[in-house]
Amino acid sequence: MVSYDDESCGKRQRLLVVANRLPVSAKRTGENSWSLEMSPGGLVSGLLGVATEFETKWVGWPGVDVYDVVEEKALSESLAEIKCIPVFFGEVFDQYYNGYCNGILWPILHHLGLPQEDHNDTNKTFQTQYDAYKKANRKFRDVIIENYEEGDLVWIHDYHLMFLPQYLKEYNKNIKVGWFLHSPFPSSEVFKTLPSRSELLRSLLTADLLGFHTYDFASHFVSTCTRILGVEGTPEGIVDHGKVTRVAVFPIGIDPNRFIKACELPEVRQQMTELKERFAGKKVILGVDRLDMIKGIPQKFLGFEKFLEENMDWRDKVVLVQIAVPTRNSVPEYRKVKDQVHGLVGRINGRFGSVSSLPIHHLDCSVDFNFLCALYAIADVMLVTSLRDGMNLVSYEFIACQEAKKGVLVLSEFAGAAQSLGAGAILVNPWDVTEVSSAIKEALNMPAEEREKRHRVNFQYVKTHSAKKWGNDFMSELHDTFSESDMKIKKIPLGLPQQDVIQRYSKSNNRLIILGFFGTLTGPMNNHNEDLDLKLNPELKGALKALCNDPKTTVVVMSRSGKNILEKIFGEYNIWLAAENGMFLRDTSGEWVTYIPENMNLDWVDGAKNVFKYFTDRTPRSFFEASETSLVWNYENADVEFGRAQARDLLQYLWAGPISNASVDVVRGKHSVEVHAMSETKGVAVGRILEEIVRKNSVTTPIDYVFCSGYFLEKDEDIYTFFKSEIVSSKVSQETRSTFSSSNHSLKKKNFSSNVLDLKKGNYFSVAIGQAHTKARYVVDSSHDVVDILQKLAVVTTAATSDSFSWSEVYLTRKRNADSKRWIHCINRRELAVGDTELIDM
Ligand SMILES: O=P(O)(O)OC[C@H]1O[C@H](O[C@H]2O[C@H](CO)[C@@H](O)[C@H](O)[C@H]2O)[C@H](O)[C@@H](O)[C@@H]1O
Ligand SMILES: O=c1ccn([C@@H]2O[C@H](COP(=O)(O)OP(=O)(O)O)[C@@H](O)[C@H]2O)c(=O)[nH]1
Repeated sequence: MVSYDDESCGKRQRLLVVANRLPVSAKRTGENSWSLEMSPGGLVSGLLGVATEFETKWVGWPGVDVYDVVEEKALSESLAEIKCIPVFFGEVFDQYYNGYCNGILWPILHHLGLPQEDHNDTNKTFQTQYDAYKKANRKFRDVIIENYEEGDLVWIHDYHLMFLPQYLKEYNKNIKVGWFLHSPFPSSEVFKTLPSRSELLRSLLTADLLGFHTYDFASHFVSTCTRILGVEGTPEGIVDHGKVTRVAVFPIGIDPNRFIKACELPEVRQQMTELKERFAGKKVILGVDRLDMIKGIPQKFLGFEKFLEENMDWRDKVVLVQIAVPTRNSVPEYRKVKDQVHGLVGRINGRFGSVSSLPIHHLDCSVDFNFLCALYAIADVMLVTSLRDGMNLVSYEFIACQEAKKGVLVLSEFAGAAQSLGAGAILVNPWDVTEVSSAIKEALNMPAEEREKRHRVNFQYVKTHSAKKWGNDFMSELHDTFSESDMKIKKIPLGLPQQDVIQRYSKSNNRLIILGFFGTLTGPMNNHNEDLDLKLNPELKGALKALCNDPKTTVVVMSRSGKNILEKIFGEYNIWLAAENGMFLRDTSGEWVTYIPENMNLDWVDGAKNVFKYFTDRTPRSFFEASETSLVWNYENADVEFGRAQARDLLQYLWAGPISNASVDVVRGKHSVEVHAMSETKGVAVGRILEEIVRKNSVTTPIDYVFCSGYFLEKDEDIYTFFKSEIVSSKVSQETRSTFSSSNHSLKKKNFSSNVLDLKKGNYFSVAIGQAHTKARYVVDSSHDVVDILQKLAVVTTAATSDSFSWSEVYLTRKRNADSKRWIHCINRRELAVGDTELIDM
């Protein structure tokens, strides 16, 4: 985790959290006096759990309209005490919040389509509401600017503030802006209907980081941008004219301890006792939702009605308690849904109730926190039937309160929470009344042992994926994104300076060559008739052998592939092999050493393997590799469009099943999906490997030359910066060096003193293959270029180590590359001497 402390002055990183709603809402208690209460809704609950690592201020609407300057001042002062800064909207509020936000954007985001435009009411046209929306976003901008200090991070929340990133960047392009969407993002087909679609998307793309709850929502967003704006969607995010907007997934959580502790309070225990007495002899099904059409309350009641119809024996043994928290009452659609819900409650209670008992207890109100916890704790079943929901924190809160009871969560598959809690819940399609009814029955009859098992899985998830983690993950990514984009602006990677690479190689005494395997040494695999077995590029064999046999050169192949594959291919070479990103290391003697952490959980592997096999069978020319701790599905040779679609489905299957609660890294490569037990990155592993090399080779002269190249995934690109910092760090004093970078990787690095690594002459070449954006210093177009340079290095090595070297061997392997042929031809003629490379015509 990144530390945000500025050590030099002891200050914490300042953070402005900007959301439509402040965590508290003001209630007028008298003239110029206010009481402040916690605002309802999951966004506020989530944000309350965000870490205290930051010096945080909140910017948002205080929940009341204030039209008088004196009143505004009084309220602002009360809010300032709790670090809240109000935004007052005046007359714009109705058209902004009820109109554009909740009448237009909310239904679109939840796949409900646009409402009918009312041209007779000029206040209700899309245009007037859109203008109000922009005006409200400008009001936010003004308040932020007033309170902004250089270096502040600005974290914007939700669909209310989609123009804010653009407005802030227009004011000052250096403001660090992240934006997170709490609701779902719809498919492009739905978003396309929005008249202002392009402007909204363009504004979002000015942010540095965009976050979503689930992979689905993020990928909908990317494909919407691709289709509507014609920008490029990459695994990193969206690329538009060279600017990268990072898009990533951050599933929100709750503060589980707040709920766990509340359930132990005497007053909550008392409320629990009273509730149990009140519902003695009955099972309690609980629903807690804002009274919003997306929450599927009517569908819930219809499912429950069907259950009562079909299960007579349960009629007087079960009760559904529904807390329907009032919300957005000024939006007509919300009033309609309220009427609909009331109609259904009347009908069902009329049909199945008696003088002494009613099947549905429906409350049109919010409840206080303690009572809510008591309800969660005594419920036997939690019923969530959202038609679409960003996350649904109510499901998390229920699980946190169920340590004693271990009740069952019945959860809509259309809630974001289904991705995270799907393993322990009974998932339902809320539109299928019969399925909801059956799920209720299954939940009520579920044996204790199974309830316990399901609860355990979900409880573990809720405990570990807290709101605090969510906040930290987002902030950490924002921080990194910004430093990366800083780097990108400052330095666009250059083409490889071959001559320099060779000259420096020839002049150094202890060289390290680190190479990726797939896509680096295998060569491009574009030929559809090619054998799919991974093979070493035949053009490399001679060169690699020469390099590996040079006592002044150590060659390491670092791959996500497993031991068996690497061994099969490189068994005959005098080479170091780091399989599964360094979890297995084989030195030149051929012995493997394992670095798998003892507590690594690999329970997910078998289930995931089945999913990989299923998709491999159904995607011609795709294949998958399984190793001890990881699985890689590759569709480079399949039809790319089909492969991509299959990859999306495969990920859904994985998230919904085998890996839903597992500690894994999921990496979506250009043509691959990889699942790895949470492990080190290549950048971290390389430190350890370096130590081993130094130990094993009893290094006496420092490594004075590093060449590192690969077709690496973004997260593994820290391997490039590992050595890069060594160059920088050799320029700074030892003391400064220990605080040089805050990342874990560099902390490991500081152990390497200059008698192990000595790259100060710039003898470090990090070379990415075919990546537009990379942390490497240099970029080459394809693995052919890597082959080419390795062959040239091999020539130098061979010339230096052998008197009777046959140039024709190397020459034969380089038939395809005209430049190289010319170069080798030239060597033949001139009888190259070591150190002579600068004279060669490249
Ligand atoms: O502020 P309101 O208009 O009263 O609405 C309350 C909040 O509703 C939405 O909440 C979403 O955020 C939750 C946390 O991420 C998520 O679990 C849930 O699925 C979403 O519906 C809305 O996005 C917030 O802005 C509102 O504050
Ligand atoms: O009377 C109530 C009942 C519930 N909640 C809270 O409202 C939030 C609902 O969040 P969720 O993510 O489930 O949905 P949202 O309402 O944000 O769409 C949860 O944190 C609940 O604890 C509340 O504030 N008052």
